[in-house]
Amino acid sequence: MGRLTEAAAAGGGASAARSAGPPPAPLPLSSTSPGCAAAMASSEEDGTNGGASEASEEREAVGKRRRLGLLATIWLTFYNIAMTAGWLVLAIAMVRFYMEKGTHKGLYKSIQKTLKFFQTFALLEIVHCLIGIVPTSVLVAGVQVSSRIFMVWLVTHSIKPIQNEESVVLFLVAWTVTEITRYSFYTFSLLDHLPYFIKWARYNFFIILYPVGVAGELLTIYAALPYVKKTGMFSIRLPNKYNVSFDYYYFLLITMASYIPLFPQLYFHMLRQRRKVLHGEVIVEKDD
Ligand SMILES: CCCCCCCCCCCCC/C=C/C(=O)SCCNC(=O)CCNC(=O)[C@H](O)C(C)(C)COP(=O)(O)OP(=O)(O)OC[C@H]1O[C@@H](n2cnc3c(N)ncnc32)[C@H](O)[C@@H]1OP(=O)(O)O
Repeated sequence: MGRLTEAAAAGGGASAARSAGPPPAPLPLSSTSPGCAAAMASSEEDGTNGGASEASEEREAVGKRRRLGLLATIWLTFYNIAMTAGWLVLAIAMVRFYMEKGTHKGLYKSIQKTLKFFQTFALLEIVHCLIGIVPTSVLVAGVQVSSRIFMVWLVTHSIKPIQNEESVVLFLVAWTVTEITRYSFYTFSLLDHLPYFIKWARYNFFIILYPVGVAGELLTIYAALPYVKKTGMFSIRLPNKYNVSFDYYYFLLITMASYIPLFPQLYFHMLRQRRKVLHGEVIVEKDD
């Protein structure tokens, strides 16, 4: 598989390497931080100190590890609860809208503020990977989050005539169900009380919801093409003083084409995660 898989494998390897080190502090996320790993490595490699100072340094390192672990755990618990609540609010708003109006027309407009807020907040997921408090591959999280941000801000928000397309409902429903499941999975995992049905839902719903969401996104971009071509929005035409040109219409076409190599990689990544988590399979990634 291509670069995404390699990166995911690298993430898994890093995580495995971390867990192969000395026993982690008894906090769910303490072993996932590179900061922790660095602290462990330095206290092991530095053989110049005497017994007493070595012991106190070791205690200090354990304390630091625990503090970092505790802070990360508190932050992630707060983040996941907030995100679960946000997507639940969105789900309730969508159901209520449909029950009251009996149509999807106007749905996007009525929920857009909440959607924009919580989907933009999800940029923190990339930060979580970068600072090492979660072991997800930066590349996998980056593609996932940036494609959502792109859909929210540069497509649906910016191109008003497409907001009432059925395809918008398609990806909104797929995203909402996925995120309620995913964030509640993380929350309960952190609290060490993960009900099996949430774990099952996290690693089964995506089989249908991922293609549904992607279909909704692609159909929405497709619906936007005539408007973008007609208005020339976000495009820069020559001649101009910087001698630069950019055509948003072609950018959208290229983005649609990029789903062809990228989406299967995300999907197969999730299928591998599913085998690992639900069936306990040890996945050995090939170096190619
Ligand atoms: C500029 C334009 C760019 C355009 C690009 C276009 C190309 C795009 C192509 C692809 C488009 C995709 C669009 C997406 C559409 C949809 O979402 S449709 C709806 C269906 N979607 C899904 O089902 C999404 C599935 N994806 C995911 O679940 C994840 O987002 C993931 C990023 C793919 C990562 O999954 P996975 O590798 O399983 O890792 P994690 O779940 O993150 O878990 C790894 C470990 O990390 C822990 N962890 C992660 N986050 C947290 C957290 N917030 N809090 C606590 N813990 C966390 C997690 O518990 C795991 O821990 P361990 O069990 O200890 O390993």
